[in-house]
Amino acid sequence: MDTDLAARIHRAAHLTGTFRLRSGVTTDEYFDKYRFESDPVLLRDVGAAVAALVPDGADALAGLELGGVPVAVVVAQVTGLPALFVRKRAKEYGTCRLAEGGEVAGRRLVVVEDVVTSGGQILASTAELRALGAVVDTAVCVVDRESGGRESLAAQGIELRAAVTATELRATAG
Ligand SMILES: O=P(O)(O)OC[C@H]1O[C@H](OP(=O)(O)OP(=O)(O)O)[C@H](O)[C@@H]1O
Ligand SMILES: O=C(O)c1cc(=O)[nH]c(=O)[nH]1
Repeated sequence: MDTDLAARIHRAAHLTGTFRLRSGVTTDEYFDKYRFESDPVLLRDVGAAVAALVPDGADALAGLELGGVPVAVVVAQVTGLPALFVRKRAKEYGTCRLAEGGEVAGRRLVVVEDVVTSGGQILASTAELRALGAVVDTAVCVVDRESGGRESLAAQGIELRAAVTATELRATAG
């Protein structure tokens, strides 16, 4: 873990207040990924840290709408792997695709996510990608909130690799 990068992420993105999370849980702490994704220098460094987690043998990245997409784009730039952009729901017109940018069937995809809490979004998207014929066994993310996501993903055969944990981010605040 890069302590300086963790401090920069914490400074940019750590919010306090009352927040309802995707999982339905209410918390007093939030990591606003858009705050580190909208800073071009920080996003590049975050992307480089996530790129270092991508396993050998991947055919493509699968960035999850919305916050996973900017990270996936930078990881694609660093690794040279193509990126797919995975919607929460397939479009209902035009190409009607769930995953934009390329084929899914028969490819080994690495899921790219911003923040992981329960792992619910990765589980849902992975199930859809697998149903379309993808092989998915690894997900990479910027922040692991250490709220059961790693365990839930492991139970479905997905290894979670995170650039930083919430504990590491909090530690930078002193
Ligand atoms: O691990 P989980 O419990 O699933 O929670 C984490 C998910 O929730 C947030 O997404 P959000 O729904 O806010 O979507 P966005 O990226 O479209 O803003 C976050 O970006 C992850 O996708
Ligand atoms: O679980 C979530 O919904 C969530 C947590 C968090 O810290 N940041 C975020 O963007 N989403």
